[in-house]
Amino acid sequence: MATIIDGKKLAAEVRGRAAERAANLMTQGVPCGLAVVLVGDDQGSATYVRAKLRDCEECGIPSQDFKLSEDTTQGELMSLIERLNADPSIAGILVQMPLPAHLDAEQVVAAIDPKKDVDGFHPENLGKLVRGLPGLRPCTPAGIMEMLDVYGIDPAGKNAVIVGRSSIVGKPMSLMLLARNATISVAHSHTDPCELARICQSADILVVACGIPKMVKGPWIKPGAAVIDVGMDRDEAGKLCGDVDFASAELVAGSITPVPGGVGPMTRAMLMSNVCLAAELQHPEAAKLA
Ligand SMILES: Nc1nc(=O)c2c([nH]1)NC[C@@H]1CN(c3ccc(C(=O)N[C@@H](CCC(=O)O)C(=O)O)cc3)C=[N+]21
Repeated sequence: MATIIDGKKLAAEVRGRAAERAANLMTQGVPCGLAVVLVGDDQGSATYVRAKLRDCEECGIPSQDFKLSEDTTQGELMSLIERLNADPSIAGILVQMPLPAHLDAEQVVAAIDPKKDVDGFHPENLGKLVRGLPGLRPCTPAGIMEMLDVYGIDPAGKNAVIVGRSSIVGKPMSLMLLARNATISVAHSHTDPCELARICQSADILVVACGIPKMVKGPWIKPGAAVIDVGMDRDEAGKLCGDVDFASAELVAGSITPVPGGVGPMTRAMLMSNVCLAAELQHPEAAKLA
């Protein structure tokens, strides 16, 4: 039976470190505020945003919550971003995705000050990731790297397969595993479905972020592999589940993340770390003292 990678427990530890870091910064007069912007009234998004605001409270990170109506214009959203960029009390800006269809998310992300981009979605930060330079990294893949490290899973020389090529998970995940010397393969919606099982079976580290409930089954998994499930899906019964069929996968995998309690809590915890890093980037003199 696989070792269960306890994202909930690890996330609490990461939040603890972020709380200390934020306290240290604020002692030196460096503000660590997080602005969370939510446009529209999607219930799922509202739930995630509430969770993020709770995390801030636990870490002693001051948060400001901006709820904009569904019919917010691009101009209104862009002015809010500009105002938050200029506000010295705000260290980090998070615009909850997805945005309503009439808004241009690409333009919004590009407008965020790269030093305040706690999601790590800005082209400058993604460029730094490509170049292997330090910078703000997307929270989900950053949390996954942390889980691998804590559980002693070294990507160097291993075969890593990433299922999904989104800009927020699959692509940055591939680059982070590559930076740690894994051999990477990225499968996606155009991958020959007959080949998919075989590709997954080659993985020592398998990261699944495709949004299809329970797509990856036990027989797709190499015995002993580390299986990381990024899915946030609903099964036939409407119950929260991942992209991996946990029941059959845990019989084959060496280690595996559950849903809930795996990647999700770590994603939120890394956001807290990123707020501290953002504050430090804006106040390098304080970071040196820390
Ligand atoms: N700008 C932006 N940044 C994001 O990081 C971002 C986003 N937009 N839009 C949506 C996705 C999704 N996401 C999740 C984070 C944590 C959980 C999480 O904590 N899940 C819990 C369960 C939650 C539940 O019970 O519903 C768990 O896995 O244990 C889920 C989903 C962040 N996202």
